[in-house]
Amino acid sequence: MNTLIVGAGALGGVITGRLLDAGVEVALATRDRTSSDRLLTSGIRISGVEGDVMVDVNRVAPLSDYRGQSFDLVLLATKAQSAIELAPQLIPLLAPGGTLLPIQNGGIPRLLADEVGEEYVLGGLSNLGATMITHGVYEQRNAGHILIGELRGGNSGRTIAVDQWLAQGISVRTTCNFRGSMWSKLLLNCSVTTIGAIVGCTMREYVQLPLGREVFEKIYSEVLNVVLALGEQPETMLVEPIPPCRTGSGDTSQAYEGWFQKIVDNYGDTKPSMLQDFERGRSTEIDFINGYVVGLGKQNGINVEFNEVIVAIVKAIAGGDTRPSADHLSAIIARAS
Ligand SMILES: NC(=O)C1=CN([C@@H]2O[C@H](COP(=O)(O)OP(=O)(O)OC[C@H]3O[C@@H](n4cnc5c(N)ncnc54)[C@H](OP(=O)(O)O)[C@@H]3O)[C@@H](O)[C@H]2O)C=CC1
Ligand SMILES: CC(C)(CO)C(=O)C(=O)O
Repeated sequence: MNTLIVGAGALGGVITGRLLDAGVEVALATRDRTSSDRLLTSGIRISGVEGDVMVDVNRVAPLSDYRGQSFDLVLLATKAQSAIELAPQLIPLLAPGGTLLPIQNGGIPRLLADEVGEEYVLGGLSNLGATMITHGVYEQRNAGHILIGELRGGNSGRTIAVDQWLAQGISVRTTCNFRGSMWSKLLLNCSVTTIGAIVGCTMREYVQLPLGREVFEKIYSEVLNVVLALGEQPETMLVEPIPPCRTGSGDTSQAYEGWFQKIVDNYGDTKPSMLQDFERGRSTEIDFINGYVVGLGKQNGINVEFNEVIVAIVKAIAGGDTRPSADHLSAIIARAS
């Protein structure tokens, strides 16, 4: 399966490195020649969960150099904004019957399918947490996997083929309810990723702070209200999307505690991708995460006040008006009440 991975950031780097290390030949596309030249010299180094890797990258070039070539699989590992811009340029790179596999957070696979046609797009998302330390040097932060499935639901030949191909080097799972998985991931991104970014640490660290857990519960619960009001059926991924005995915030029953700990154990040690964006001075994906939910909540008359505050704080940090800090936790509780 002739494969092109677009984007040599945290996830693109880890996925490419692990596939090459397993002997799976893939090509890598960077934004520009400076980045591809650097990778040609440095190769890819991965440390962390799932073992260390040091591998040469022979097929790496700026995306524009691949014009005229054709690939059976294009795995799109850029941020959401770039994915939307790039998708139309990637379709001509697909061989007949070829697949575009986006793995961004938020509702990106659906947006791309609407833009370029569902026949080209296989739904993808990442439960794998990765950090780019510097160009060519990556850390895998959890034992996560890439989840793939048809946007319309059900199974398909291409889901099976892509799964078998990628599973040679990385952990992959398939789902017949990709839409439900997308919502479950969004629940986690709105809470685990965004709150971690605002505070400037991992989830495991922020839930130990005063108000950390309360803010998590408020945000998660508001997003869940929107998801359920829309009639969506969030799917169990590593954790159940609907907490047991959903009795509201402050629940300390054993079942709830077990559910909460499972989230911390699976996602609590990953450095949030949005925090990496702040640190690199990059634009964030907030409009596709909490911002997306706020829009849907408002359209449907559902209270999303805590998420609105979260969006405002992320925009203030991104705009340089404030910095990630634990102080935002009390501001969220105070301003939303
Ligand atoms: N990192 C993580 O742990 C997780 C990330 N995700 C999601 O995965 C997606 C990717 O995240 P992540 O890997 O962290 O992001 P990064 O910002 O680390 O990587 C994105 C890469 O895409 C490259 N890129 C941007 N535009 C182009 C272009 N036109 N052509 C080629 N390459 C381009 C960037 O290059 P340049 O550096 O030149 O801008 C960068 O290397 C996001 O949607 C994120 O939310 C989901 C789960 C976990
Ligand atoms: C893995 C997780 C949930 C961690 O925040 C994530 O998706 C991200 O950082 O983008």
